[in-house]
Parts: sequence; structure tokens; C-alpha cells
Amino acid sequence: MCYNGGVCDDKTGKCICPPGFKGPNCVTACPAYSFGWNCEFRCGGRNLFGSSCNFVQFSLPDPFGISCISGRYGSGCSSGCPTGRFGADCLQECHCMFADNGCNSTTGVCNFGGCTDGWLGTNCQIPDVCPVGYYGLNCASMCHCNGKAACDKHTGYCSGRCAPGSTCVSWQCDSGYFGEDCSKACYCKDDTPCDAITGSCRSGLCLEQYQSDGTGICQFLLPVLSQPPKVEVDTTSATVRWEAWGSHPMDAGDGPVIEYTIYRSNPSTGSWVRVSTVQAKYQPPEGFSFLIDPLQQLTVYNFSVAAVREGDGGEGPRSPETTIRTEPQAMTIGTNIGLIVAVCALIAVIVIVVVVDYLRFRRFSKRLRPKSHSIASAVNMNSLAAYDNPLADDIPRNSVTMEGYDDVGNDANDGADAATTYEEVDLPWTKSLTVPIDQLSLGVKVIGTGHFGEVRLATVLLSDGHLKAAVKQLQVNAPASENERFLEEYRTLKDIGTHPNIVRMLAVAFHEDVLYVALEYLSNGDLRTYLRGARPDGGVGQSSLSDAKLLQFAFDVAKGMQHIAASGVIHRKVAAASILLDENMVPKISGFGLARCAEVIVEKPKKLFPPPRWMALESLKTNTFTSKSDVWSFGILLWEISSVGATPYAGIKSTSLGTRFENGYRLPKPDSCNDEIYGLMQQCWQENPKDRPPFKKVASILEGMAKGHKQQRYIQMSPRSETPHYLNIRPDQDDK
Ligand SMILES: Nc1ncnc2c1ncn2[C@@H]1O[C@H](COP(=O)(O)OP(=O)(O)OP(=O)(O)O)[C@@H](O)[C@H]1O
Repeated sequence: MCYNGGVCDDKTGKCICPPGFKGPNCVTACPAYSFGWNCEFRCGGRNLFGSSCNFVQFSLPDPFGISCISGRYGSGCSSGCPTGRFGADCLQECHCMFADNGCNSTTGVCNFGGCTDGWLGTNCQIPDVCPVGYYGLNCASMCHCNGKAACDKHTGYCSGRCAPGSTCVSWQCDSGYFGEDCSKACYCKDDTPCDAITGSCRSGLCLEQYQSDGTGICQFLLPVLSQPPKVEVDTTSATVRWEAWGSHPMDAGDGPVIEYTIYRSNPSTGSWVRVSTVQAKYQPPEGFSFLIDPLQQLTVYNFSVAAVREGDGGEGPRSPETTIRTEPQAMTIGTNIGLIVAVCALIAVIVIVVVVDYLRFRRFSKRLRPKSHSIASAVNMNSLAAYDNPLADDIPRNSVTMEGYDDVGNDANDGADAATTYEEVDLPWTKSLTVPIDQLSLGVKVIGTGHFGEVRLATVLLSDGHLKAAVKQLQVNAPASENERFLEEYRTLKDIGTHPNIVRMLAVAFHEDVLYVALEYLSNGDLRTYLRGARPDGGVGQSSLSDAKLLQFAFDVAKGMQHIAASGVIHRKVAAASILLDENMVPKISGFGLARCAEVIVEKPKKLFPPPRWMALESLKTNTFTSKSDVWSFGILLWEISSVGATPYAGIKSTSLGTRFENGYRLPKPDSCNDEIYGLMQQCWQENPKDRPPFKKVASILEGMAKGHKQQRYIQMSPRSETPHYLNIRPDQDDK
């Protein structure tokens, strides 16, 4: 947009400003009697022509040609502008509230009062509503909405879709994307580009597993199982059976199917829980089956299976479900003498076990007493040297010495006990992770406190040495629902598998009905605290945190979230406080306490609900959580990074957020980030979850920024000497 009579050069797209105005959009008025690209020439009293501006004409590039100085018109430029006019040859109209008083004939600034309705700016030449297709400061930037619709005047984002082949604010899709909003991925061989509008591969060749649909677009349809699984139950287990994808004429979509995911419902919340996957490679003639246990007796469960193709997002929808109730314990005392004898024998065994356990507990407590701050572990390093944990192979080798760790119980008397403390507990998912309790040494240091109590520094002995670990434990006396939540948290983490940007579970151990979970130790605390300390006024100093590092944080977290979303998990607590930093400052997603394995609508409990300031509109309004609500929260996390640790919506009550969001309110742009990164946040905060980019797209946009940070400043840390203009930190509103 060119103002004050400036015109746009149809070759370069740049504004050619009229005499008396300068700047990329001709908004800046030159001082009186001056003109030129930078107002460098003057006329009048002390001008370079040595004469008055009257009767002087100037030669400017087309389309102005010969014209008068601003504020003059007529042959020989001898007349001043009439009231209501200003600019070169007096061609511009004043837009002042008091029209009779007119405006300054050179600058257009109102002689009295402000602008008339619909106009803004120092000289009232900026329309209040940008013309269709423009947005931003002075309506100077172009937007690209589908159907040439208008866009948001501040952000450039379209209320509907972006024009095909554009991202609303840019005409170019990132490589590998096309279509409206550039939201569709194209799958061309060797990452060759596709047409930004149609999506057809320029090379005409598709990635393996994808087929051209005849128009040159490479795609596949997700495989759909049309039949519910058959389920047989007993008291505490269920056998789920299903036929291979494609066995039934109603099965739809494209193969090849590489595996199946088995789901069951969680009886207390009704949400879906991903139980396990079964490889599709070896197809048993009688169909597939999977045993799920343990289940609660006399409880109603739903079961479903989904077929999975190779690649990200290759899992099809869940099959129709089968609902069934587990059996009650069958006992017909009186009709079966043998059974009564068995029951008596069982009771006797239980009594013996309880007595033995009690005696062991007393002995164990005795061991604890002198060092009450730590839990015992009897480490016998020599005998365990050959222990092989498959996980250990891909664990970073932060091996430690045993100094500073309290091997309580590792004294002369305990040697014999150590071997007997290991107890097998029936949790199938822990199998590959379980280590004997004597391989775990709990340190004295409490490194944090979470919902399930203290988190302690520890070491765990795996195949090649002691690794530092953060250990959480489930209290024996925890209520059943808590128990379930704790187990759910770590089963989810186990299902997600390993990723460099997700906290890793090293091992689990059982001891006297306590479950210990050892996570890799992340020594640099959480990202929010780190960012706050790294503000130039925060003490750590600018040297510890470059703009590139801030972008890298965002990119790394996005990669981790892409992996979580691809595993079918919703995190529900994506926030800088949930990101922990390892010894090399690599961010790792943590805090899986609220994670779920499927789209969920939850009843709002009083505590343990996700932090509202990070929640998406639909989560606040209808308690609905999906991967796209995680994308919203990621947008808030990106804002936390860009504002170097500010509190979102500081000063605003979180109870008012839902209504504010519905009215279009969103977090403002931090001064420290540029339009492009704020644009990405805006995309994450689209009202309709479908309009938010998937994590794959978010990660690829951030990757582009991380690579291009030398050419462009996406996030700017203020130097120490400058007064930082960072947004507020309000610990009272941090939604801990
Ligand atoms: N792997 C780890 N390495 C280092 N410190 C950790 C680790 N895990 C947790 N902590 C510390 O312990 C604190 C509590 O962690 P925890 O995960 O229990 O918190 P939480 O917010 O209650 O999580 P959740 O909602 O998952 O239960 C964290 O804030 C952090 O300081």
C-alpha cells in the first residue's frame, strides 16, 4: 500500500512517493519545503535553488513527472492548497473530524481535532479497515485468502481458508506441502517438490507406499476395519480376536497393513487406552488374537482394533467396538467340598504370606531407620555385571560413580536379603524395563515434588554402568484411582517409545508393593525457570541464551510433540514448565501425568486439570482434548519462548479466557519476536481445531526458521545494556 498519493511500481512492487513524503509506504512526511527520496532536497529560503518554493516545479519519476512541491498547485505552482486538500499538486484529500478547519497543506495533519470516522494515522490517510487483501501496520502487507476474502487486519490470517498454494501471509508453501493453507502434505519421491496448488509431484514419482491418484497427487487411504473384534472374557482378562484387514468385503482404504493397534476403554473415565500393537507380518490362519490382562472383574469394557499402514499418521480409525463385562468370581460354596478345601488352603497361604511379609517389612524398616531419608537398595555390583537391559543400548552414557548415593542396606547383614526383595508384579508393559530393586540406589537429594510426591536423584545399574536417574515412586497406600493414574502415565510413556526430545524411562523396580520408576536425569531444570533466569536482567546473562538457541528449543519440542502425536497420545500439559533440559540443554518433554491415548472429553475434576492458560478454546468450553488442542498449547509454549518466560495473559483472570477467545482475543505479539513467528502462534490458536497445523507442519516451519535464523531475526534477545521490553512474569498466575 502506498499512501499520500504514492503509487506502486508495477515492476518492483515498491512505492514511488510523491514530493514531500518518504518511506516504504510513503507514510512519513518530509519537513516543510523538503522533498526527495530521503527528504534530502529543500526549496524556499535556504534551499539549494536559492529561491522560493513558489513557482518551482520538480521532475520526479513517472507517474509524477513534473509536479509542484507538496502544498502547491496550479501553473507555475503559485497557489497554496484550498481547504481540505494537501500534498503535491494538492491532489490529496484531508480526512479530518472538523473538515472546515482543513489540514496542513504539506503534511495532511489536521489543523484541529482528530481524524474523521474510518481513518487513522498522523495525517488520517490510513483506512481504519484495511482494503481487502491487506493487513498489518499501515495496511502495508498483503494477505492471500481463499476467494480473495479479507484477512485479519493485525495478523493477516484469514477467517476461512488461505488461497491455494499460500500460507495466508506468504505466497509460498514449504516444500512438501500444498493446497489451501498449505496444509496438505505431498508425498513425492526423494522429497522432490509438488505443485503448490494441485499437489501433483513435479517428478511424477511418488514415495514408496504411496500411489498417484491419476491427477499426479500421491496419496493413500487409511485402512479401515469394518467389523468389531470378537471378545471372550473371564474374571480378569479378555481375549480380543479379529480378522486381517481386507478379509471382510466392507473393509476399506489401502494396505499394506503392517500392524494392528488394540484399544480398550478405561472404565473410570470412559476414554480409550492403547493397549498394545500386534505385527501383521505373520498372519495366523485362524485370525489374530491378543490377551489383555489384568482387568477388573465385573467391569464393563469396550474393545476395538485399528489397522496401521507404514509411516506417520498411517493408523486407520478404530473398528466398531465390542462392549462386554468381565465375569464375577464364580464360587458355589456348599456344592463343592473340594473348592471349600481349596479356599481354606488359600486363606492359610494368604495368612502365611502376610506374616512373612510383615516380618520382612520389619526387617526392611529396621534397615531404613538409621537413614530414614532414603529407600534401601542393596547393590551388589559384581554379581550384577552381566545383567542385560535391552533399553540400555540407546541410553546416553551419563554413567556416574556411586559417590553421593546412599546404598542403604548394603551392609554385611543385607547381602542375603537383597536377592529376596525382588518381586514380580503383573504389569505386562513393565516387563522389558524391570530391574531387581538392588540395582536401584536412591540418593538423598529430592530434586522436585510432583503430584505423586517427591522425585529423588538416584542411580540405576544397567548393562554398562550406573546411570543418573530421577526416581518417582507409587506409595503403597495410594487410592486406587491414583494408582491407575500413575500406572497410566508410565504405560503411556512406554508406549510412546524413545525420542531424543522426550524424557526416557530407564527402568522400573518393585519392592514390597512399591513401584519405583527411574527416568533419565535431566539436570538443567525446566524450560520456564531457565528462560526467566536467562533474561538479560535475570542474572544468567545474555551469553547463555542466543536467539538461535531459543528457536532450537521450539524446534526440538515440536519434534518431540510430532512423535507424541504420531503415537496417538495427547499430552494435555504442553507448557514450558513441562519441558526439562538435559546436561547439554536439549529440551525433553516431560510431565505425562495427564496424557491420554485418544481424543478425550473429560469430566472436570477439582484438581489435576490441565493449566487453563495453556488450554485450547474447545478444552476450556467443552473439556475436549485432541492432538490439535496440544497444538494450541504448543502455540502458548512458543509464546513463552518468544517472550523469554513471560506469564501468558498476565493480569487476566483465567476464568474469563473462554469468552475472550470466542470473541477473537488472543495473546499479543511479544516485542521480542517477529511477525513470522507470531503468525505461527496465530495458526496454532485458530478457533477451529481443523485449521490448526499438525505438529509435522509446525516442526517443518520451525526447522525452516532455525535454518534461516542468520538471514532473519525471528526472536530478539535485548542486549544487557538496553532496557528490556519483556512481558510480565506473574508467578501467582503461572497455573502450576
Ligand atoms: N527426569 C527428571 N529429571 C530431573 N528432574 C525431574 C525429572 N522428572 C521430574 N523432575 C523434577 O521433579 C518435579 C516434579 O516432577 P513430576 O513429573 O512429578 O511433576 P508433575 O508436574 O506433578 O508431573 P505429573 O503431572 O506428570 O505428575 C519437576 O518439576 C522436576 O523439577
